[in-house]
Amino acid sequence: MKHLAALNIYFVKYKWLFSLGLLFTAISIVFSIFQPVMVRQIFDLLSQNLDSYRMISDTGIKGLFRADFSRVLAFYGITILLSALLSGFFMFLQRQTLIVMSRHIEFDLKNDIYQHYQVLDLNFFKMHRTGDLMSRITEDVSRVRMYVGPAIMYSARTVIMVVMIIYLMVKVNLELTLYTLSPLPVLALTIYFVNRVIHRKSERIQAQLSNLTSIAQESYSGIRVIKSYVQEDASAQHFEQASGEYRKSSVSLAKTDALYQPSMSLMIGLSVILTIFIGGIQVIRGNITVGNLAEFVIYVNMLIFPFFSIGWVASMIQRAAASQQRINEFLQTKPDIKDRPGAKDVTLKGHVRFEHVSFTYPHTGIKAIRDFDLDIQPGQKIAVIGRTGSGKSTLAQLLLRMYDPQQGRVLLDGHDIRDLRLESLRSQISYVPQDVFLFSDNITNNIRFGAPAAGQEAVQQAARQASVEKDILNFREGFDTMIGERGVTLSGGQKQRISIARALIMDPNIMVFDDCLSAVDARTEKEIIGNLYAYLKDKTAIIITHRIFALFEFDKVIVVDDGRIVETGTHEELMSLNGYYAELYNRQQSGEEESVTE
Ligand SMILES: Nc1ncnc2c1ncn2[C@@H]1O[C@H](COP(=O)(O)OP(=O)(O)OP(=O)(O)O)[C@@H](O)[C@H]1O
Repeated sequence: MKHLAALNIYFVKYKWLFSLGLLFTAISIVFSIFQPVMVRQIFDLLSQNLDSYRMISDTGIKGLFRADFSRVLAFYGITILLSALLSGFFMFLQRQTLIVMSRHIEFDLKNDIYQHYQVLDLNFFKMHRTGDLMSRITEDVSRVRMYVGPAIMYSARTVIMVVMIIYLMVKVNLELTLYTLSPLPVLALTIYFVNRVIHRKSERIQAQLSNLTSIAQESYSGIRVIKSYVQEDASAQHFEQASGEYRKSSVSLAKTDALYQPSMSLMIGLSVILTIFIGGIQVIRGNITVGNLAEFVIYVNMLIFPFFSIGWVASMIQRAAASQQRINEFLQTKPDIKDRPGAKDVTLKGHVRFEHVSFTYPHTGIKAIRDFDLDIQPGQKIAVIGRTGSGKSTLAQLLLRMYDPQQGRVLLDGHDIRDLRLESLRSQISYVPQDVFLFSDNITNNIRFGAPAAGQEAVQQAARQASVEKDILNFREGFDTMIGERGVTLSGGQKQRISIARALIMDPNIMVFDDCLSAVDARTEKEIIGNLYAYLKDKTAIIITHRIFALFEFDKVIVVDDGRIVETGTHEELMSLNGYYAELYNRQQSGEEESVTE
């Protein structure tokens, strides 16, 4: 329960809706309680006057009596109708305030979690599965919403109604009240336990359903592989097996569900029988009137739902507390990478320095960078070459301060990057990642992602420089073409070039290209390199690559192995060293000539 205390700030924020909701709930209950009181009065009036009516022999007086009586009955009838209408109206207002409040809180909570996700560092995302992140912002928030909305609403109704009705009942007869109420706690407990079982089973069904969905989804997207390996039958069998488990759980849930209604009816019936039986005895003894008995039967019926909701609300609150605990766990996670107090905004010229940097990935313990020392002067173009897994991409991650090194410093224009504001640092470095990510949006918006204010002309120019403009113009809708599941499917090379265009449009002084031409053919690669050469003129550029671009005159080529610099120099110097670089170059020259850009 203590986890739910985190939601109190939202109750304070929506205190007006909350207080009004409670007020409307109370008013609605007062009007609904009015009805059994009216019924009691009618019954009492009837039973008190029926004998006198029977004794009157004069038909004229009898007629007058009847007319009078009809008027009184009509008055009561209209009063009951009016109070039912008013009770309903205030119940409507109660939902308009409390349930509306819960939707506002759901909205705020989702946004707060989403915003918190944005400030958390990469390490956090590596340590949690995407599905987990998604379920906390969707399913967990929905369960919490059930607490701040329906659970609060039904609890308020239950408390107010039970207090008012029990007060009225005790006023009439304590003994009858105790007998009448005795089955209700059993009802609440039964509902609570049945609900827990239902919840457990529903959870299992939910998990099986999502498993079923992923199997179906995977086989649709992998249909080409399934067909080419003639695995249709095996795939169908796999689905049938998962589907069978889902059916088994669903049938089991239906059986438990079937218990629900009868157990409720049993308890209701028991309470009514007890009321009539014990109440009848009390009427005979003259302790209560017939009207009281009628009133009691209505009270019992009115109390059934509140007692029923105790069990239901209790399990709802339990689930919400567990969900809020999971949400709090995330909300209380503080990013390791954040602005230091006094972090500065500095306009960077592009002097990059790795000063004896060593870095180990915190969650895996992999030592990716070892005593790495490199100085890149503003405007220099550096190639970083090395085997796969040698630590090249990690250097880019450190430069962008996705991680902080355990030893050494990364300096930009002489400032330790930990002293710069993160936003200022990252907005002055354009980074083209190895694994391209494009949003489900049109091409224009994907390109101007890093520079939202850029005009169409700038978007087209960036696309031209990344040699993808022609491809885009060939699409029917040109730059407005949608990308993603419902849009056009781009080739790997086209995606890479759009990702390059996105980096170029930012136009900062420092650029990092992380093996971003791997899916581009040699001719296009040559064209892009040519464009980049002019574009990068005064910029500092770090180009991480597997392949040697002999056409590009790098100021320095760094060969990295196992997180260390093993060779460094210009193309000529490295060739004369006759080491890894020369070997790679010769191999590309002979065997894979098409991949060497010259
Ligand atoms: N996010 C990460 N978490 C944990 N370990 C990582 C992470 N990223 C990379 N590594 C590990 O760090 C080492 C260096 O990886 P890195 O991606 O920097 O190499 P790379 O030279 O860029 O490789 P490639 O050319 O294949 O992209 C590898 O052993 C890799 O498994």
